Amino acid sequence: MNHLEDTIVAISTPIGEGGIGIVRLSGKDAIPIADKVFFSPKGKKLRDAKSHTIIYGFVIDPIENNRIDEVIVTVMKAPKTYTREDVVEINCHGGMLPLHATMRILLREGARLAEPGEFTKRAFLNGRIDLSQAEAVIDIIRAKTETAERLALKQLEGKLSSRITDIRDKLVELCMHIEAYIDFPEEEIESLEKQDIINSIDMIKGNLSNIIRSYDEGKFFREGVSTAIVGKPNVGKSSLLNALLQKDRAIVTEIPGTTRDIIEDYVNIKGLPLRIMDTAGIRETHDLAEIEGVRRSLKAIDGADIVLAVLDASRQLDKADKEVIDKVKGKKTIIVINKSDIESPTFDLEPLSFNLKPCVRVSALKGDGIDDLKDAIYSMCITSSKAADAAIDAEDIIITNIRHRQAIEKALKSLYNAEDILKRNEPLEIAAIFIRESLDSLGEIVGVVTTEDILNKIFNEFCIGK
Ligand SMILES: Nc1nc2c(c(=O)[nH]1)N(C=O)[C@@H](CNc1ccc(C(=O)N[C@@H](CCC(=O)O)C(=O)O)cc1)CN2
Ligand SMILES: Nc1nc2c(ncn2[C@@H]2O[C@H](COP(=O)(O)OP(=O)(O)OP(=O)(O)O)[C@@H](O)[C@H]2O)c(=O)[nH]1
Ligand SMILES: [Mg+2]
Repeated sequence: MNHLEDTIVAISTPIGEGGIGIVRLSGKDAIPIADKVFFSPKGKKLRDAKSHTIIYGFVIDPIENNRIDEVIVTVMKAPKTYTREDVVEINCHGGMLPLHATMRILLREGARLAEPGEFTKRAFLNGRIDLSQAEAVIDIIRAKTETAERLALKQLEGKLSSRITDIRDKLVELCMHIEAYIDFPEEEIESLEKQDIINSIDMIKGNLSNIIRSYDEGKFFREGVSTAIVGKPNVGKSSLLNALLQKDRAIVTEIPGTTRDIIEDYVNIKGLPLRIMDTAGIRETHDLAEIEGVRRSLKAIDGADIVLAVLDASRQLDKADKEVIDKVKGKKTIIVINKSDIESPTFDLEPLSFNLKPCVRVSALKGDGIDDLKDAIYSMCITSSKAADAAIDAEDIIITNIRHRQAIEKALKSLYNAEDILKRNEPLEIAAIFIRESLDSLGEIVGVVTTEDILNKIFNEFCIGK
């Protein structure tokens, strides 16, 4: 499995109808295999083509001896290619038939079906990009907002890699410094010099802590902010979803208990991708489908990053509202007071005042207050003064991936240990071991230290053909 000697093939464009579809090959036999299925009316052969040129012709089935599709073929010779191997891209007409037929014949002629992410995995294994850059490729594909895409592109360009590499270089230097004293035991490390080392470690710790802190917000751009709209039946949750999406996504009726399943969609709030979920109204009920709906609503609250708890301003609060507010106690919550267009003059939040949370008045029906709500959501997620866009321009490092955060946390812990040893005048050898440990943890981010397990986890998330 997964041999670098294999020549791999996949359809790299989405399933379905499209203007053009691409079948991509990579590996040492990519060109000879493609040549077996390629026919040029001018008698050209792919193996004679100059690298990075395009040739017109037909895909043929060499056994049946018939034409499959009219194509143009890009030939890219190693090492200056996406995978650093020979790459051939066959640009077919974008229908499932020509693409599948082309692939089937290539498989028959000796190519192997690529695993998810295997082209990018090869780019990593062959040293064109490091692991954090490979991860950025899938982040670009999945990005839901422009800001998310810019963050991922920055990572693909190697901004995170070079920061991590800089820090690792400094640690190597420190380590060598310390180890010099181990190798020459007659030399005593001077306390002044020791203090220098401790100061350097402190500085690196500060750097790492800053990067870790950026994750709290960075993750929202990569993963989206999971947002649950909850409340008792008929307060206007589905209407609010539709107002935020500006489309008629969920069914709205005047009958309480309309929504049963969770309805999910994305909305872009100032570059922040919100994964927003409309849920069934929470109440006691004997209707089996509704009971299941309520169960899902409660589960959605659990899994959400933030909750929009909706109240109906046209009626007085009741026990059902209080129960809902009770259910969202430990969560980041915005109280949305809906139906502001028909707000009852006696509507009073007082019964909930013990549970102070930010409140926004809206009319989902008229669209009033929706922008205020968006602002409130944004500032609940992004608490730093610096917006992500500004941070990107300022060349700050923002991490978006939990794997990176965990690796940096491990590195930080090792540095605390190293510092501790130095401060307590314990053996320098041990301090050096801890610093080496932090080097390894940081190495996991860029992939200089890695395991088959880590790689599988990362690349299995990719799409086929990437
Ligand atoms: N048709 C097509 N479009 C595509 C891709 C592809 O593979 N094929 N890409 C796939 O994701 C993206 C572009 N990314 C790429 C990244 C590196 C190289 C590459 O050949 N790099 C070489 C040569 C660079 C150069 O000529 O300066 C290298 O780095 O050595 C190609 C595509 C998006 N569009
Ligand atoms: N006047 C007014 N009516 C609204 C507003 N928002 C919703 N409604 C009405 O309230 C009723 C219920 O709206 P829905 O959006 O279906 O309420 P829901 O909370 O999703 O209800 P369930 O799915 O049953 O839990 C509908 O008749 C809506 O037209 C509003 O801002 N103003
Ligand atoms: Mg509803």
